[in-house]
Amino acid sequence: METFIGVIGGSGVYDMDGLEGAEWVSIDSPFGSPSDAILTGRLNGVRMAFLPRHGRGHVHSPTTVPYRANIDALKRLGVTDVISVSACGSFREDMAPGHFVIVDQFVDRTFARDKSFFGAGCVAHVSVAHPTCPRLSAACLEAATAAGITVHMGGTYLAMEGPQFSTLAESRLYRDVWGCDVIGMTNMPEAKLAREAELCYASVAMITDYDSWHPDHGAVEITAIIATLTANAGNARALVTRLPDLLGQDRAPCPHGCDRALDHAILTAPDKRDPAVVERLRAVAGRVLGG
Ligand SMILES: CSC[C@H]1O[C@H](OP(=O)(O)O)[C@H](O)[C@@H]1O
Ligand SMILES: Nc1ncnc2[nH]cnc12
Repeated sequence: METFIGVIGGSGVYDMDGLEGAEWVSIDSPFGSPSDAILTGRLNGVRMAFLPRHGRGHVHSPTTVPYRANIDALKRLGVTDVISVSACGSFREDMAPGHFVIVDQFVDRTFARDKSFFGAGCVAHVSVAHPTCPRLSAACLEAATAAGITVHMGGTYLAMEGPQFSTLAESRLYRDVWGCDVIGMTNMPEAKLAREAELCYASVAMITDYDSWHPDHGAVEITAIIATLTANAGNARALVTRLPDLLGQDRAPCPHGCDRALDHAILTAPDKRDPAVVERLRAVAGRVLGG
């Protein structure tokens, strides 16, 4: 199978340069319109797609990002591996602004988003015990290290609904009681949907601030976040552009089973499935739904 890398760019990351044959393509999804058109092309011979999560010009809030349409559109294009690049607050002194963290766990506190492709008419339950792909995450670590970025391997990301930042009490709860490492507003349900769509998913957190718990840093200020983001955009670019060589053009099946997540997940009996729902799931679950 051919590797096809999809990059979802978060706040401050709205474009990707250097793609050969670059073209913005609009993809229709039965789950609605994606955040924007998707930039496609090749980097060192490897197929790449770039989708700005909030849309060019930052038009979507964390709540209104069309997560299902975005993942469905990437799957429709043929993407095999998704890398999320996100701005995050830090709960750890040693994960300082400017550092990158390769996230490997999530606590999902979001509540106002569609969280599954499945539901009435076709019910499925996938495991997200290990929500990120170790193979893809290892490639991100190698790329970050080669680019000279200070990077931490592993970390738990608290996904909050937003758009307001946390209160001090919430920040302390997430840090001191729940033991989370970073905080953001967008990686859930994105990671869950990527798993349902049998896509490998890795999350690269760019630390922009210490949230509100840090006695020496006070409240989160969006201006400071933007300044840190701008200063680190080059690092994000350097990381992403190293991935094609690390992953290669020929893709072996995921050793962790991300690309087979639906093998035993669908519970609805074939004769009880709603044909309209099944049709909507054609890209996400066509491999197991057949037809
Ligand atoms: C710019 S601060 C808040 C905003 O930034 C992050 O977005 P993303 O994960 O897409 O980089 C965070 O989750 C909030 O949505
Ligand atoms: N402190 C923070 N909380 C939530 N999302 C963020 N994105 C960047 N910094 C953040």
